[in-house]
Amino acid sequence: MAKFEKFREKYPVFTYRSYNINETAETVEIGFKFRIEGLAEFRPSWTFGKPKGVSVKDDLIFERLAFSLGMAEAVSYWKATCSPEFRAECGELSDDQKKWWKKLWFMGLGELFFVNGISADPDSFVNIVSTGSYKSYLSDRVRHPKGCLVPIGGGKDSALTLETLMNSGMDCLCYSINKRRSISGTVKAAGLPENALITAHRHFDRSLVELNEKGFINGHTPFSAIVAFSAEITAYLNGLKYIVLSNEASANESTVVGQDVNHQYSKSFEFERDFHEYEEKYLRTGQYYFSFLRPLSEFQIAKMFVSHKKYLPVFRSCNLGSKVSPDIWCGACPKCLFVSLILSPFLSTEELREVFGKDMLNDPQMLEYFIELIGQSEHKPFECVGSIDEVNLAVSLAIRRIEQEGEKLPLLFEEYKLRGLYHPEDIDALNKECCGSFNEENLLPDEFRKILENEMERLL
Ligand SMILES: CC(=O)N[C@H]1[C@@H](OP(=O)(O)OP(=O)(O)OC[C@H]2O[C@@H](n3ccc(=O)[nH]c3=O)[C@H](O)[C@@H]2O)O[C@H](CO)[C@@H](O)[C@@H]1O[C@H](C)C(=O)N[C@@H](C)C(=O)N[C@@H](CCC(=O)O)C(=O)O
Ligand SMILES: Nc1ncnc2c1ncn2[C@@H]1O[C@H](COP(=O)(O)OP(=O)(O)OP(=O)(O)O)[C@@H](O)[C@H]1O
Repeated sequence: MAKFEKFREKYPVFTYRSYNINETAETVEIGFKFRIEGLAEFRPSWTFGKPKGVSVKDDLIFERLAFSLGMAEAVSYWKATCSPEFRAECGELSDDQKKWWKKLWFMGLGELFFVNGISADPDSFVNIVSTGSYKSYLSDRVRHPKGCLVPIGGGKDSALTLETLMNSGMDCLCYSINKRRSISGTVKAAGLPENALITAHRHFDRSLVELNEKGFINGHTPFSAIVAFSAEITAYLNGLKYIVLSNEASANESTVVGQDVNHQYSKSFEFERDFHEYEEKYLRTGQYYFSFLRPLSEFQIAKMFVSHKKYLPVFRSCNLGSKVSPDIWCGACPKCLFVSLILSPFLSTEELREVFGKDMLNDPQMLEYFIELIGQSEHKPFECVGSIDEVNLAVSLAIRRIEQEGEKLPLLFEEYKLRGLYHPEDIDALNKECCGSFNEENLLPDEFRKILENEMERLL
């Protein structure tokens, strides 16, 4: 019997037992208890800083936020056995909410199901049952939050958002889950003081890693949903209205050609719209979650980003490299290669080498990822990379520039030409189309849209 069926039969129930809120003068800690009945108990927690004088005692909105963050966390532990019943004992969920969570988990675990060869059914993969009291019922308290919270990932996208909003005079505070050098470096490079970065500490229960080692089900989880719910809490504690993400239109593209399996599902517009609706209907914070860069592609972002040279030494987009301290470009993963390719029309070979510490475009080990990134394979790498079309455009522009400068093409670009993929006659039209595109599937409020349009006109 396959793992999925075997574990579901042996461990039929997962329980979200409780969330506990503990306050000190400066912090709010939320502790969760999850249990796979008959197998393991997990106790992850979060610590949020809070401004002086703020209290969440008897605050029903905060209760809902805490419970919801627990729902977003729980899926990481649930996935170990994919138990057919998920029992929420500490909060009430309407049918509509259950549907919402099922959709996030099903879509957000699309890669996990695909990679593990699991054919899960969207209706029956889990049955969410809530047996909790109405601790998290809705209140009609009206709030008037102000200002922006900009979650920073350490990479180019959030750096561009922060820089653009700051330059247009927006009041911004930054948000980070755990500390990372590239994140504090980005905030500093933007000219903000240290206390403009609010860091929440996420304490993941490592006993899950022991289960992974024993062969329980593991794989990608929708991390950006954790960013969304935890940023919602940070904005709430600090009285901020806008939660300004930096997810781009390219994140909407499926990772597997012809199938709805997207590594970046919780960075997609579909999730953004769903989350925004959940915020309005069920969190009722008066806050507004949206992505500032949603109208843009990674190509446009890269072109705009390079005009802010001060971020080049500090930014890091590499997920693997983010696990070492201080964070690095690992220089060997698909995301490092993708960033190198998308920047290649705009930075010289020397500048690229300075950013990444190596010349990935001449590395034969990168050939397989390159072939995936240019769409000559069944699927793109399971990583946060841009669309196939924009990678092809970036490569073609870089080849043209290098050839015009009379330099030798790097190995990967030679391969591109050998495969007959280089069509110089199409480049200008494709470039114009890409630079001028503005994806209308977005939730930008008018004042943010104007800022973005002005900046596009200036830099693209
Ligand atoms: C895996 C993950 O999400 N990691 C984020 C986590 O890092 P942490 O150090 O706590 O755990 P890891 O050592 O990475 O994982 C060890 C095992 O634990 C399980 N696990 C961990 C986290 C989690 O949320 N769920 C899990 O099940 C799993 O079994 C692992 O094998 O927190 C950090 C913040 O403090 C994040 O920065 C870590 O994110 C990684 C950089 C990362 O690679 N994240 C990928 C999910 C990723 O692709 N990120 C995308 C976002 C795409 C999305 O939203 O789906 C991106 O960077 O754009
Ligand atoms: N550790 C984190 N803390 C807070 N927000 C985060 C964190 N990691 C990611 N984010 C948010 O999620 C968004 C998507 O992450 P992602 O890594 O794609 O973007 P990035 O780091 O800004 O740029 P890049 O695509 O170059 O890596 C970020 O722009 C940021 O808003």
